[in-house]
Amino acid sequence: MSRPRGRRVDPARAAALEVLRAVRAEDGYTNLVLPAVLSQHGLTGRDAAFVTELAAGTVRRQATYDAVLAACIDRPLRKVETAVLDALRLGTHQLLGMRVPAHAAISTTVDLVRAKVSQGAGGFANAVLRKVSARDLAAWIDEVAPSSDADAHGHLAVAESHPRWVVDALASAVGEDELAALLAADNVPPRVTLVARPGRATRDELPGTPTPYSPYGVTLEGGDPAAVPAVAEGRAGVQDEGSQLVALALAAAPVEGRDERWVDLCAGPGGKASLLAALAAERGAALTGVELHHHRARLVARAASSGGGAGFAGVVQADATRAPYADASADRILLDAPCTGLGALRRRPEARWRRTPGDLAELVALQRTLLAEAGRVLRPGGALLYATCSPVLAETAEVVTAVLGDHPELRLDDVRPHLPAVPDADGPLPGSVQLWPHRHATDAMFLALLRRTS
Ligand SMILES: C[S@@+](CC[C@H](N)C(=O)[O-])C[C@H]1O[C@@H](n2cnc3c(N)ncnc32)[C@H](O)[C@@H]1O
Repeated sequence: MSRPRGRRVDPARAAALEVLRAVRAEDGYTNLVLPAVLSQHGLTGRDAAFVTELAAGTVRRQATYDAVLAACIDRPLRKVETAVLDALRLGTHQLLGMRVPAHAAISTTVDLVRAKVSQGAGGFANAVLRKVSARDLAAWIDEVAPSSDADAHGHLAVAESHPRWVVDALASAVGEDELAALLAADNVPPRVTLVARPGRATRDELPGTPTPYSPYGVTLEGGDPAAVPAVAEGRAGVQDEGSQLVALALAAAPVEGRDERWVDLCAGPGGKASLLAALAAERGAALTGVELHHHRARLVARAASSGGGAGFAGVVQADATRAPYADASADRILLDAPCTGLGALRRRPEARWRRTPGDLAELVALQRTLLAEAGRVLRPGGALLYATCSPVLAETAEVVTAVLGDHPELRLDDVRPHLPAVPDADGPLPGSVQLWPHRHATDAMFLALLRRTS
């Protein structure tokens, strides 16, 4: 295929290529880089939606596409110039994952490579993408993935584009029968869910469909959530239904006696703290948000002030492994611990490629220290909710079991009665809850309720 020099590059593809570069080379987050690049290129509406699918879908499906590209290129992918490889991944996503006609997917990628890299690289891209276009996605997966019979997890790692260690870890949590459904759900970007903060907004004033489990949520069909007046005024916010349920479960758990001092020990950026504070305000209690990192503590403070401050006692920048509270001083505690986030892969396209088994080991040590410290601050008769947006057993059941083993004054309680509307959510420990994207259309939040006996 020969192309005239200087042919116009499609702005949507150029924008998507910029997003891939920033995510790869600058450790950017797809969801943060995208709005900036879209606005630089003046792309809105359908064009913006196309770039979003192009970039986020390519990042998400990278393992599948790299396996296909490796079969079409006669040298290792690491020897392909990175800008060319990014463009080839974009072209492959258009060919195998979007309904872009082959001639358009190939010619626009070739133009992009010629404009951004070199004429010669354009010829290479053309030859590779012609090979990619010879099969559809299912046929390519048959060709390049290990067979399911010989290596079930290896097959899913390629077919559903997850790192092998993540497939193994998720399999231990969800079981083999539902593993493929879970991994497939991770590849579907979720609809935006809003929360109407109680006492400040009602969900009747929000657009969208009521969520099935949280009485405060709605799911939007599309559109910009920031354009919803209650969101712009801080009376409502964007929040996954699973996160809403975490806050609601803690608020619903009965406590004996005083119920005034609520603490969120890992509060940034403040989503659950905002919902908890609204619930606290309704019953004369107040929540303090604790957060280690300055910029995240500021986000919590901003969330508190945009809601008028009701229900917030304050925001403290501190290390919750040495929480600035006396023993047995808090009535309700949320410990929404830093975790791998492997339960929220739907909304973070690059997260699965960034996490390592080494991160998991570090996080587990931190989670255990934080939970033991939360147990120290909890008063007998109060309620402590441990939550993660990861279903990985090392971060959920194993952390709770280890801390209970070291602290006989703590015991596990049943959190399920406080989430009565949620079916099929039994967690890995008696009385714990595990939500799932493929079952509940939420992030895979884990919840365990702890009590202190003395
Ligand atoms: C899972 S996020 C919390 C999300 C938050 N609950 C929400 O709904 O918006 C965990 C938070 O813990 C913070 N964190 C990490 N280590 C901490 C520590 N030692 N003390 C306090 N906060 C910490 C992280 O910066 C992060 O903001």
